[in-house]
Amino acid sequence: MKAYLILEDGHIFEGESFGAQREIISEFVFNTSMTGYLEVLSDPSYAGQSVVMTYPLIGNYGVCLEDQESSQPYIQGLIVNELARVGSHFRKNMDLEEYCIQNDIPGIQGIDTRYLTKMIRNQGCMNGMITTTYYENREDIIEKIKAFQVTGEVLKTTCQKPYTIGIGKKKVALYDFGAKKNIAKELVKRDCIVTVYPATTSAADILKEGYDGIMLSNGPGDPSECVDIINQIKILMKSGIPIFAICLGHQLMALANGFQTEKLKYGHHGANHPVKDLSTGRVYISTQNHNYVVKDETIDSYIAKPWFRNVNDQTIEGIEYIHKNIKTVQFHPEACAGPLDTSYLFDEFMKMMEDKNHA
Ligand SMILES: NC(=O)CC[C@H](N)C(=O)O
Repeated sequence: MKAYLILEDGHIFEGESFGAQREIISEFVFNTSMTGYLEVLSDPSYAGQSVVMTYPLIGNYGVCLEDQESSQPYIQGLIVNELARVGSHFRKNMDLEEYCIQNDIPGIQGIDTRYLTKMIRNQGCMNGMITTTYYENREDIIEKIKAFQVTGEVLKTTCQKPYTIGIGKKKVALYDFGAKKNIAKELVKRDCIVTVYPATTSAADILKEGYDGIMLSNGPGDPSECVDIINQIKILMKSGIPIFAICLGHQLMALANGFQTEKLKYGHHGANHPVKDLSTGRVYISTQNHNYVVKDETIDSYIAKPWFRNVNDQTIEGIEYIHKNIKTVQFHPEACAGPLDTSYLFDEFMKMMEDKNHA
């Protein structure tokens, strides 16, 4: 069946529908990972967004459900150049198309993803629609597409009640704003008992449990709309308990300290972003998925200092808080999918918990 991708600037692409035949409006971003499409589909930070995969053949190793980053995908739609109808892998549970049907994700293939990506790069991330209906008159549709906003997604993707996983020597609270599963897994691997808390939990409820450390997770949407969570983080950061934060968590910690965030033109979404540790000069390749970034000039040098920078565009990729046991990164040390270069940061968090006077 034919499907259409309509962008807010009026561009229309014709392709072939796969997965769910549902009409969606969302923000469109491109992802440059060559593999890891399941991890992209199941990363809750993509809630409200559709993803254009720049690698031209997607689905060739099928889907292994164990590798999902959340129990259900929140992504809006998937755009590929060519879908591999039959995937091949010894761990495969199903093909990508079946996964999209089961999870109600509309897909479109046969799109010139290179052209579309160049448009997003030039014009910035755009809203669009995926539909199987051909609309002759698109003026009203385009107004609807333009009006779409990614909002309120954290409360849809966070867990409903607290739960605990792992056994071990350190007790960690993971504040879940739409957390990828591999964050908790990395902690459990390092002998942590991890209690995952909904984003609506108060700081007091977390602090009364006497944790060795607190993790702030990734998550969808504009960080500046998470006003209630930012207020709770202001309390958590005064407790002296070591805190490590990833992506949305990193942005929320910055906002809790009075710094500002802004939207990038087309964000960083991929598994090949170089980041530089400013204290050693060493560059690591990282997995990234973010549209927003902490505004460099708003970081108060009495409170914090830049820790990592993106080598491509020099944007802030990590912040160290002075005389505090707080470190935050914009990229994903838990990888999934992507390189494990920065998984050592979880070891650093373990060290922070072992030596609480480390700061
Ligand atoms: N992966 C994330 O946590 C993304 C953070 C935020 N939603 C952004 O787009 O920048």
